Amino acid sequence: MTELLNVSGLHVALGRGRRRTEILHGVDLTVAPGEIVGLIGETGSGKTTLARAVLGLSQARSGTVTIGGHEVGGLRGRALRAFRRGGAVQYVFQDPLRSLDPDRTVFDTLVEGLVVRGGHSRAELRDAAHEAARLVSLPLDLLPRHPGELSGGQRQRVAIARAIAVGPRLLICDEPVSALDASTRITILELLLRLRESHGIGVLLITHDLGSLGGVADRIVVLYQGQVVETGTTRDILLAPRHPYTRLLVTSVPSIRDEEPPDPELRRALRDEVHALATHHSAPWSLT
Ligand SMILES: Nc1ncnc2c1ncn2[C@@H]1O[C@H](COP(=O)(O)OP(=O)(O)OP(=O)(O)O)[C@@H](O)[C@H]1O
Repeated sequence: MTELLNVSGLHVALGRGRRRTEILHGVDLTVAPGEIVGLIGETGSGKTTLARAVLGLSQARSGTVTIGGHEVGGLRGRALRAFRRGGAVQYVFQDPLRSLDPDRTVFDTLVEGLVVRGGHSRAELRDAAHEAARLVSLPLDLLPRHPGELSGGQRQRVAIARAIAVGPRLLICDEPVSALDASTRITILELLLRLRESHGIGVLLITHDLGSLGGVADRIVVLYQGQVVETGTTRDILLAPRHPYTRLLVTSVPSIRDEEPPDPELRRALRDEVHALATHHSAPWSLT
């Protein structure tokens, strides 16, 4: 299948002067059209840095990022602005309260991408807002409200609908459900599944909660200290993890069927193994 997103050998360094540190060490990752890829990694592993590089916001030291075959890593100035205005990649944040303008109604939020592009009549904007709301099962009577008057789940629906309204090919969702309660989480994840079916959108689903990827992601990419240490189908990663870090993650996923809590001895042994591998960083220790 032709890749939608192709990240190849990506090295990214952040910080200035002597504090400049390499955060991503040769990351490879692909997302095909209509595919949901989970990107999992602990805090500070480089997930957001990777997402920013895909959006053209972090410059690569080396390596490439292509979307639909077009290189985005080297875009600057006007070309970068045109790429971002084009809307091929949209970003959905963990906390929609911070990403949604509190003074903007839901209606205005849903059509803001179209307004920026210009050339749409009032009737076209109304139809687009209704279509976007319908797509995410948002009642139309919420359109005149402001984000502060919505529930967390409704706000996340607005954020996703706003992203979809500009016709993206790739949606990057950064911890989209971690601030939500369990049942709302499920409805938002089901929404992503529906959107990839109906629109063929590729989704990069960033999380540090492996449990939320089961039943949603087609594949999982495991990031540890800026390196991809394992990639596989969701089933393989959950049922037969190979890398010690992935095995540690899997033993941390609570299951309602578990009668016994995770074995502390096993977790300690895996943690020791991960630390031993990490301290020999130059050794080829990834299992991709
Ligand atoms: N502007 C910056 N300058 C220097 N270092 C940075 C900068 N931004 C992030 N970092 C460092 O890069 C590393 C990766 O950060 P990043 O935000 O990508 O991690 P993450 O996996 O998204 O973490 P989290 O799950 O907590 O959001 C961290 O060690 C962080 O301190």
